[in-house]
Amino acid sequence: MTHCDDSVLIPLHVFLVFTLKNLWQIAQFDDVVYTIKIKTVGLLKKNIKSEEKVILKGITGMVQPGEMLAMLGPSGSGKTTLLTAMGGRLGGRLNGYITYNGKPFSNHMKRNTGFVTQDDVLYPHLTVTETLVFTALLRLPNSITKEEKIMHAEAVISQLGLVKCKNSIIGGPLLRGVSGGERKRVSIGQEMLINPSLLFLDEPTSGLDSTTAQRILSTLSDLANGERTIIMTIHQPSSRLFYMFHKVLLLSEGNPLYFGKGSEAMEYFSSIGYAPTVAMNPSDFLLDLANGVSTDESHEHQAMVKQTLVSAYKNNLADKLKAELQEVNDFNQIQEGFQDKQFGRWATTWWQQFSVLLRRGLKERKHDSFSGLKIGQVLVIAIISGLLWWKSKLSHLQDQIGFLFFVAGFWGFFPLFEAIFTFPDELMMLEKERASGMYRLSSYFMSRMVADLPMELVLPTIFAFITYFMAGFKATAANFVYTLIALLLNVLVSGGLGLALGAVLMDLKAATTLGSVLMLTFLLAGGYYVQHVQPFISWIKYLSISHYTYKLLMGSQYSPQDVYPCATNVSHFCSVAEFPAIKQVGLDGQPLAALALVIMVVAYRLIAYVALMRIGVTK
Ligand SMILES: Nc1ncnc2c1ncn2[C@@H]1O[C@H](COP(=O)(O)OP(=O)(O)OP(=O)(O)O)[C@@H](O)[C@H]1O
Repeated sequence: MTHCDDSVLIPLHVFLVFTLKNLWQIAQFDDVVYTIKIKTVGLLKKNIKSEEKVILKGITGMVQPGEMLAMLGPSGSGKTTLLTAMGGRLGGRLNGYITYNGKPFSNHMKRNTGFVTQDDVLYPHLTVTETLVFTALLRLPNSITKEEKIMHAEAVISQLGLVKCKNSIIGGPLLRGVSGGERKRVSIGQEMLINPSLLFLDEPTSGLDSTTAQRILSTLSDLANGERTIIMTIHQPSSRLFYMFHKVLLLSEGNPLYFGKGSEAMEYFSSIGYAPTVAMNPSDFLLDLANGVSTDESHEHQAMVKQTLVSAYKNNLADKLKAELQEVNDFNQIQEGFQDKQFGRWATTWWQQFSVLLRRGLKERKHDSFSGLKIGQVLVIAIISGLLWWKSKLSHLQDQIGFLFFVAGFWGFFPLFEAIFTFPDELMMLEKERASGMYRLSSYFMSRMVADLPMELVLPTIFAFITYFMAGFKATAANFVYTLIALLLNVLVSGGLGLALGAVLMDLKAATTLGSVLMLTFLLAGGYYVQHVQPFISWIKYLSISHYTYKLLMGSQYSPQDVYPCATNVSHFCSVAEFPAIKQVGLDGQPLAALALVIMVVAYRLIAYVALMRIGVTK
């Protein structure tokens, strides 16, 4: 395990030099109700019913700039749901109002809002520094220089006590890297970098020792004191941590039980008859109450305790809170126009995003792209097929055609299955980064296409160099280049199909299954296996990648006037174009076949792009 240094501390204001004026946010949530439809399945799967479940049952509250709000409650009480709703990331039926300075969450706010999810979504092969520097380069505005952005990243590393592991890789399930707590701090650092005016954190201290948790909360408290608004869910804070929060919201099964100052919570519950009998950590006491557990033996059983507390909230707190909200709303109306849209949609230009994403992508995936296993696999297949077809002769035309069709098939399946993983593997990262308005989809998409291109093209080229001459095909530069172009087009189209399937389905199992069905269909319809196809199904070849590739590969070797020795008597020659397997597909229409493949190269990628547009969109 890598241990990080906690000793280097730089006060927050030293690096948050680009604090922007008038970016404070008053967060208000008024009577928030969230309902979902769930399917209940009976034991015998006969009674599948769809029913409504109310997750949030009228939550009201307000957080001012400079304040930290903690949402407390037992597991399943709705904390994450409320946080997600407030962060503008929740789809479905949400009633009530969630506003910032009186306005709903907007796309413009994305860039100025930080959201730390419960699970850390980070690239496993990047180091701590690389992770934060790339984020800084993408998220910080161009009003500061590249060097300053890097300095900000370094300062956040110090602030979060990550100096000693700054050059360690993040790691993942199968790759040992920094510890879970350090990973959490990197996720928090990514959001702190932008000095957001609104910061949401889902259980930022879970899994951390209390000293580290305290350090993180102090850092966040510093941030709040700089007029930022911080909202977090937290599981069971120690009393030290509890008193760091300015406001506390206690939830129980989606009901609010308390909203107000943390320091006044115990007083409130005492006033309605629920006081701890022994000195207790306030959060333990509040969680007991939210679970219906009262220390006073005279109290009713759990359901009754909860019910009493819900009613007490309605009678004592609800109206007071509404009045407070109204007061602030009136103030907001006076201030209308004061908070203009200071932020453009993006922090950086298209090219900056493209080049940072390209560098980051190449770094993160170099192990995968240049994997010895993958290169070895292609080399072995190339050499084996080269040996099997060693110096094949024109008189063995069937063998030569078989080889061409094998090439079309192998270089259809291989890139297809490589590309299918691209977007499902990136889904979580894409959701996280797009939801925070980090970059345009087009710059991300292009960076992925370009980053993958070298390996996508190099491997089939090596394959062609090895097998072409071993198998004794026409040894002229023109013939070889023709073959290579056909092969590379095949690779690009099949890769595009993989990208589209992955992006549309976002499910590896479904995408690989459908991918193999489609590719097999394309191979069967390619014209090699079956030559007498009924008219009602013969159109299928026009959709087949293998058909066009096979046609082009044959065109690269044979022309209509070519002849081959077609009998044991070598002086007897037949026309190549009349050979049944060639005649069926035909040597004509070469430019059209190439055009069809070029259209597919673009079309499949367009489908993938459109499918990705739904990811990370603010609902
Ligand atoms: N899409 C959904 N489908 C089914 N149930 C859901 C869905 N979203 C939320 N829930 C349910 O809503 C309730 C609240 O969930 P939420 O994740 O907000 O709780 P939580 O308080 O954050 O819990 P934890 O502390 O365990 O993270 C849970 O009972 C959960 O099962």
